[in-house]
Amino acid sequence: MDILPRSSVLAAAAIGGLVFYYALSSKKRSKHLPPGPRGLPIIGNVLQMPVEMPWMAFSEWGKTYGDIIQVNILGQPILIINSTRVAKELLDKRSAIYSDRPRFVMAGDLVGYDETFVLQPYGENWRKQRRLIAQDFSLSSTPKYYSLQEKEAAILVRNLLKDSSSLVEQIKLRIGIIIIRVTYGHYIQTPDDPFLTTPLQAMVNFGISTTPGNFMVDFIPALKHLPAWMPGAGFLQTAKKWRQIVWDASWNPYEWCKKNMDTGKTLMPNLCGTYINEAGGKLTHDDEMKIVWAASSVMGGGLDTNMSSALSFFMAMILNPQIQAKAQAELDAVVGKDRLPTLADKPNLPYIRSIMAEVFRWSPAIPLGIPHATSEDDIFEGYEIPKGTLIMPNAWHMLHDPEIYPNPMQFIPERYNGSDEEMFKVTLSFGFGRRICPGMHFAEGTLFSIIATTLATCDILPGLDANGKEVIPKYAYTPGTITFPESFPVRLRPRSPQATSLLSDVQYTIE
Ligand code: HEM
Repeated sequence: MDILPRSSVLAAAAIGGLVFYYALSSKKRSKHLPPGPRGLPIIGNVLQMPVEMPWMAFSEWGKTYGDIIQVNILGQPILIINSTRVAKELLDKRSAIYSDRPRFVMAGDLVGYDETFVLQPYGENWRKQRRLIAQDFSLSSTPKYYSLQEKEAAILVRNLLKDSSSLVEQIKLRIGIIIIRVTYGHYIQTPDDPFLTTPLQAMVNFGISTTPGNFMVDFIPALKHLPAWMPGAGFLQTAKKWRQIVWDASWNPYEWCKKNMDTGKTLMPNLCGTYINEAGGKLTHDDEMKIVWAASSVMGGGLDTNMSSALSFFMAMILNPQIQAKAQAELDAVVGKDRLPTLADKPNLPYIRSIMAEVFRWSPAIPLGIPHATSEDDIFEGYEIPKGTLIMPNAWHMLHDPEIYPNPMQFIPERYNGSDEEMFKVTLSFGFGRRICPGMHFAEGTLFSIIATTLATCDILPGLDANGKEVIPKYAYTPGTITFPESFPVRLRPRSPQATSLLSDVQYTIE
C-alpha cells in the first residue's frame, strides 16, 4: 500500500508526469487563491498534511489562515472550510456547483466504490440511487423500523451487562444486524456471518482509500496504468483484492434477498425487498445495478458511522457521571421503572435528546465530512475556487468553535437549553447541501434507542486495568474518513434487579 506523506513512491516516472502537470497547473496557482500554508514546488503541501486527527490540526491552522484554507497536493487544490457560515454559503446555497464528489482513483476507478452513490459524481445516476433510499429512510418512513431498533438496543445492553469487555464487538454486531435487516431482510445471527463481516471489511477499506493523501494514484491517475509487477505498484494488487470484497458485500446479500422472497426467509419490509416487490419481480439489469449499489450505500453509510457515535456516547458517559444521573432522573420521571423507554417517548425526553445532540457535536463520526468537489469555477469573497477543487468541510471545527459552543471539549447537554432548534444545528455533522446524509433520521433512531435504554437500566462506569485501577478514557480518535474513539474499557452495572428483568424480558425474535 502506498501511503503519503512518508511514502518513498516518488518514482522517476511519476516525477516526470508531475513536472508536466505542475507546469500545466501553475497558471492556476498565480490566481487569487484563499490563504494557506506555503507548499513546495511540485508536491505542494504534501509534507505538511497532518496524519493524526487532521481535523484538529486544520482547526489550529484556522488561527493563522482563517475560515477558508487552500492547500495543494501534487496540483490538486483542496479547500478546507473552518466555518459554518462559509460551509452553508458554498455547500448549501451554491449546491448546484458544490455537490460533486472528487474523483477517487484508488477508491473509485480501481476498487469500485464509485458504483455506490456515496461517491457517484453529481448527476443522473446519483439522483436515481439517492431517490430510492431517501424515500425509505425519510422521517415519516423510519417509524416502521422503531421496534427493531428498540429491541436490538435492549439486547445490546443485556449482552453488555454479561460481558462489557466486548463493547466494540457487541455494538458492531447489533448495529450491523439493524442495518442489514432493513436493507436486505436478512437477520444476522452470529458475528462471523459473511453478510456482516464482508461489508465491515469493505468499510475499513473505504476509510483507508478515501482519506485524501493515502494513495499517490489519486494525485497521479496515470499510475493506475503501471504494470502490477513494478516496485511501488503494490496498490494495484490491494485494489484488486478490495474490489472483490466490495462486490461480494454488495451483490451477495441482494441475491440472497431476491432468492428468498418466495421462500419467506426474506423479512419484510426491507429496502431491496420492497423494490423487488414493486417491480413485480421484473427487474432489468439496469434496475438491479441501481438498487444493488443504492443498498450498498445504505449498508456502508449506516455501519461505521452509527458505531462510532455509539462508542463516543459510552466514552462521554464514563467521563460525566453527573450527566448520567440527570438523564436517569428524566427517564424515571417520564418513562417510569416498569418498562423500557421507546422511540415514542423521544418527544418527552429533552435531556436524552440533548445528550444525543451533544454526542454528534462532541465527536462527529466523519469530522472532515465526505469531500465534495466543485463542478465549475467559482469566486467567493474575492477568492478563486477552481473547478475540480476538493472541498473539505471541517465539521469538527465548526462544532468546536468556542464562539458558538463555549468550552467545546466539555460534554455539556445543557448547552442546548432543551431547544430542538439549537440541537438541530449540530446536524451539520451529517453533511451539507444536496449530499446531506439521507440516513440521518434512521441513525438518530438507533442512537436514541441505545442511549435511552442504556441509561434507563444501567450505570456506565470506567473499566479497570490489570491492577484493578479505573481507566479514564482520553479524547483520542483513530485516523480515517470515519473515525472511532481509541479503545477504552467500560463496566456496566444494572440500576436495579427490575431493570435487569426488563432487559431479560425482551424476546430474541428474528423479525
Ligand atoms: C451517526 C450516524 C451517521 C453520520 C454521522 C453520518 C454522516 C454522514 C455524512 C457527514 C455524510 C456526507 C454528507 C456530505 O457529503 O455532505 C453522509 C453521507 C451519506 N450517508 Fe450518512 N451518516 C450516518 C448514518 C447513516 C445511515 C444510518 C445511513 C443509511 C441508512 C447513511 C447513509 C449515507 C449515504 C448513502 C450517504 C451519501 C449521500 C450522498 O452522497 O448523496 N448514513 N453521512
